[in-house]
Amino acid sequence: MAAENKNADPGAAAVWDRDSLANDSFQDSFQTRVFKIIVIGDSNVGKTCLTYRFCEAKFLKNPEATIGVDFREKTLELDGENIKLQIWDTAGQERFRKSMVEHYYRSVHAVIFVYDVSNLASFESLPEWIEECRRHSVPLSVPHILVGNKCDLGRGEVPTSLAQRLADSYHFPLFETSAKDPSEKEHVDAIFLTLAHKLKNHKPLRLKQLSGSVATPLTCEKEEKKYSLLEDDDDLNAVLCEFDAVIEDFTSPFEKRHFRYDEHLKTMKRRSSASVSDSGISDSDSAESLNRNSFSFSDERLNSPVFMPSPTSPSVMSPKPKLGDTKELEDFIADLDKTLATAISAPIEQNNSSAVGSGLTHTDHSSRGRDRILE
Ligand SMILES: Nc1nc2c(ncn2[C@@H]2O[C@H](COP(=O)(O)OP(=O)(O)OP(=O)(O)O)[C@@H](O)[C@H]2O)c(=O)[nH]1
Repeated sequence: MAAENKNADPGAAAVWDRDSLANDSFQDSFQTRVFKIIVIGDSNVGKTCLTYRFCEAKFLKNPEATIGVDFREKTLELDGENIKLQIWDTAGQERFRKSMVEHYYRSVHAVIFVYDVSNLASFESLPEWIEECRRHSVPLSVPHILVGNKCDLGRGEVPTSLAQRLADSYHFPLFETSAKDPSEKEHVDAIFLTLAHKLKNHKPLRLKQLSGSVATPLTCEKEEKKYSLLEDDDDLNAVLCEFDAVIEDFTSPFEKRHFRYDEHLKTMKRRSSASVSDSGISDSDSAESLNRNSFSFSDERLNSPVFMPSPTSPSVMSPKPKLGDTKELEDFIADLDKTLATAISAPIEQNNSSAVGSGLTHTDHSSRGRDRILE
């Protein structure tokens, strides 16, 4: 069914967009935001068929049980912006999940819980799936939706009213559909498009999302009231926004950068002391999150006007920054200033030939293909 890629590192998913620089144009890569959506639920509920229906516009006949995870991607243009949905179709069978589970939930931007409307047990399992999400620290503020699949078989086992009650109790939107019924194709598309629209209105996610509890809220009003995550994490969010802004700028094409790093640093300093201690995220978690995204400031130097490391350059391996560690950013900016000063006299060709991404953790995922990860 899918190409096997035993060496693939699913944790590297968050850097695909940058890795794809090798294949795509500079501009396109940075203009497409990538969102990771996981699809979870019992085995046999139709997770693979639903994602296939959306990505390939067909019903997949005779799907095999998913082992580990299947990836599919679909790029949409919404209001003139490219949004890439990276859909992780996860295995429902416990024996095919094993240690993959950690990877499923890492840096996730949205979660789709699927049950089978003709199978009550699959519906009754939902609280366990939701609990698993919680255990893996998926922020409540990322969009979660419930999808009842196989409506073509009738809703005898799980009436809409029952499903709606559960959905309401979690404040998740509910969709009922069928991956099989061709007349439901547009409905399946609409489910993913709804998510895409919500995700699109996010600020760029990278670090914020990786931190595990400070994603921009995409929830309905009720949900925000219930959890008010953002209010609690406001300072932390502000700090991460500054990180985000610096990185965003530093990863844009040279001529488009604004280089206002000092301003970001000042705001960060103002907010960071209040935020990190209250965040509930330990430094080590945060540092790990940063590592997960394979981001380091040293990597970013690859994009600097004059820094051209060899693939084995030790600086590519230099220490990762920790959340809220303004000293890291300070050093980085000081370093950057020096680099920029040098750049003024550097030949312009060097600016254009910087090997962005070449030192990043690289996995040979095809952004067009579909890889299956096996343990
Ligand atoms: N009638 C009907 N059958 C469906 C529908 N969607 C999927 N199926 C069937 O349900 C079975 C399981 O589908 P999958 O998509 O492989 O289920 P899954 O949830 O991905 O299963 P795992 O990979 O084991 O987790 C297959 O026989 C599909 O043909 C649907 O909308 N209607």
